[in-house]
Amino acid sequence: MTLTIATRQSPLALWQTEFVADQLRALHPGLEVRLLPMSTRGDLILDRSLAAIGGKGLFLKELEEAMLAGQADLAVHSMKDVPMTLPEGFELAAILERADPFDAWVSNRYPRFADLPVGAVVGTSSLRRQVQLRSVRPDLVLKDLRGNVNTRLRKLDDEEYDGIVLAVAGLARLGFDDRVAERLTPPRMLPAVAQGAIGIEIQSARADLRALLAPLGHDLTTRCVLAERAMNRLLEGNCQVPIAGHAAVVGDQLHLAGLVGALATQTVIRAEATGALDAPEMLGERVAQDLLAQGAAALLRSAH
Ligand SMILES: NCc1[nH]cc(CCC(=O)O)c1CC(=O)O
Repeated sequence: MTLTIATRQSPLALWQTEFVADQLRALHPGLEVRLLPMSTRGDLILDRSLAAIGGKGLFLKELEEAMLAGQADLAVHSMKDVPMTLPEGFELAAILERADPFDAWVSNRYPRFADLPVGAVVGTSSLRRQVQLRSVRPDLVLKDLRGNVNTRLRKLDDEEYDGIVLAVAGLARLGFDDRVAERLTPPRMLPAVAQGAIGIEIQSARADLRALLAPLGHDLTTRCVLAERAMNRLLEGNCQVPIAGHAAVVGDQLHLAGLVGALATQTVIRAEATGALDAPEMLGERVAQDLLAQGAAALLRSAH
């Protein structure tokens, strides 16, 4: 049997897909696994914000079309880039054990974020990162920075940034651990929902693949990611606003911290809660309700 995995073509996406392919080969000797690298609209349009071009789904669409056309059996994604609701007929078959979920401070000039001088220039196009950077350091000058991880590191080296912010997981996977000057952990920086987790998407009709992929899934990561995504789903009335969230297992419970921000008004709303491991989505919805009660809805509307 041959399995074809659709993937984006960025070095990070290819690394993650090879990682999944290797595990499948080890798990199922005799299984032939090959990659189908593709460009997505999300990769091609680099001059506009994701919100402006239609959201995270644009990183998945071409891969889903390949599955529908029978050219691929599964698709591997950074869970962070997966929309909160998948198109009809698709589902997540497995979420792998999460790597480091936090962001990294990367700089050739200032090894410590706290040592940045007034008015320092920091590169990131992520509204989530921008709003949190501004919240701790209103003086910083935020400069646009798009492209894949390798491109962003090259821009840091070539252009006038005092530093940039990237996910630790992406850097580590590509062998750039040494570029992590400092980990930016909460409450200073809450990561994107599902950051650091890799997910496998299939067509719901391919029940034959579920059992084959199930051993790659990681139970506690899945619970954390479900909690984070349930929070985001309830908050996201169709719009792209700065939302951050991180769930972790504490003792025999699940703890979730969430945040919604608005760049224009420099507002940040936070909430956290602890709940049963067995009801991650309820916990996510509880934190979302708390954020909404604190005014997140009005804040999300004002972001349009
Ligand atoms: N938006 C791009 C993206 N999607 C996933 C990661 C990092 C890897 C991960 O979170 O698993 C990155 C790069 C970054 O934000 O630095």
